[in-house]
Amino acid sequence: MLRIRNATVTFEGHDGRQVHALDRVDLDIEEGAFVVALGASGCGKSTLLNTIAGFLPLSDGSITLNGREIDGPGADRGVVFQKDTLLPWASIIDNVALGLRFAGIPKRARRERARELLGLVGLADFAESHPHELSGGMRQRVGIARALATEPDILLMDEPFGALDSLTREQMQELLVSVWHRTGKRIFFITHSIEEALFLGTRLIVMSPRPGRVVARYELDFVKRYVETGDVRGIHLDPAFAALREEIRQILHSDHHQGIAA
Ligand SMILES: Nc1ncnc2c1ncn2[C@@H]1O[C@H](COP(=O)(O)OP(=O)(O)OP(=O)(O)O)[C@@H](O)[C@H]1O
Repeated sequence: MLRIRNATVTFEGHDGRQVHALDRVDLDIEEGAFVVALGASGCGKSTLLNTIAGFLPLSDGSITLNGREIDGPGADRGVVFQKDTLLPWASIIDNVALGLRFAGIPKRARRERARELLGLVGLADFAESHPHELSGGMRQRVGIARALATEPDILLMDEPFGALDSLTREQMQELLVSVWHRTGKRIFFITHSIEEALFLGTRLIVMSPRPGRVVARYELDFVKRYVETGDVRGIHLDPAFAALREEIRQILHSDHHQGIAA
C-alpha cells in the first residue's frame, strides 16, 4: 500500500510569500490501482508526484510505501515524465537497461530483461536503434520500459502523453492499459485531460490550486471494461462517461479553475 497522509508542501515564493503547493492531501494507492490526478495548472499535481518519488520533502504529513517512510528516490518507484530523458548516444536497449546497470546486474541478464520489456511496449524491433530514430510516442514507450526495468512497486507518470498528437496519445493510452493489465503494477498518473483521466483511472482525484487540495474523488470502472471488451469507442460514447465528463468540467471551470481542455 502507498499511503499518503496529510501531505503538505509549502514553498517560499519569489516575493517572499508562502505558496501552499499541497495542502493536507490524503490518498491510498493499493496494489493494482490506477490512480489519476487531474487539475488546472498549479494545483500541486507535480508536487504530489515529486514527493512520492522522493525528489521533494514534505513540509508536513507522511508518505509510506509498504509501511516504509519515503525519504528519497528509490528503485521501488519508476518515474516517467512528459519530456523523455533518454540518453541520445545510447541504444534503445541500453537506455532501457540503464537502471539495471546502476543496480549492478550483469550485462547479459540486463539486456535479456530490457528485451522482454521492449516486447511489452511493442518495440522489440528497435532494440539497437537510437532515440533520434524514434517518434515521440515511441520514445515515451521506451521511457515506460525503462521505468519498469527495476521492477518498481509503482509507476509515477507526470503527464507522459501531454506532448503527443491526439491519435498517438490514444494509442499510448491503450498501450499503457495493456502494460498495467499485464504487469499488475499500480500507477499514479497526472493529466490535464478529463477524457484521459476518465478512460484510464480506477480512481480519480480532482485537485484545485492555492492551496493545492483534493476537491473531488471518483471510483471508476471504464478502464476495467476496456480491458474486458477492448471497445474504446463504446466507452467514450457511454452516457455515464459523458455525464461524468460534464460533472468534472463543471468542477474545473468553477471560479478557481481556468485553462483546462477536455
Ligand atoms: N520549487 C518551487 N518553488 C516555489 N514555488 C513552487 C515550486 N514548485 C512549484 N511551486 C508552486 O507550487 C504550486 C504547485 O505547482 P505544481 O507544479 O505542483 O502544479 P501542477 O498542478 O503540477 O501544475 P502543471 O499542471 O502546470 O504542471 C504552483 O503555484 C507553483 O508555482
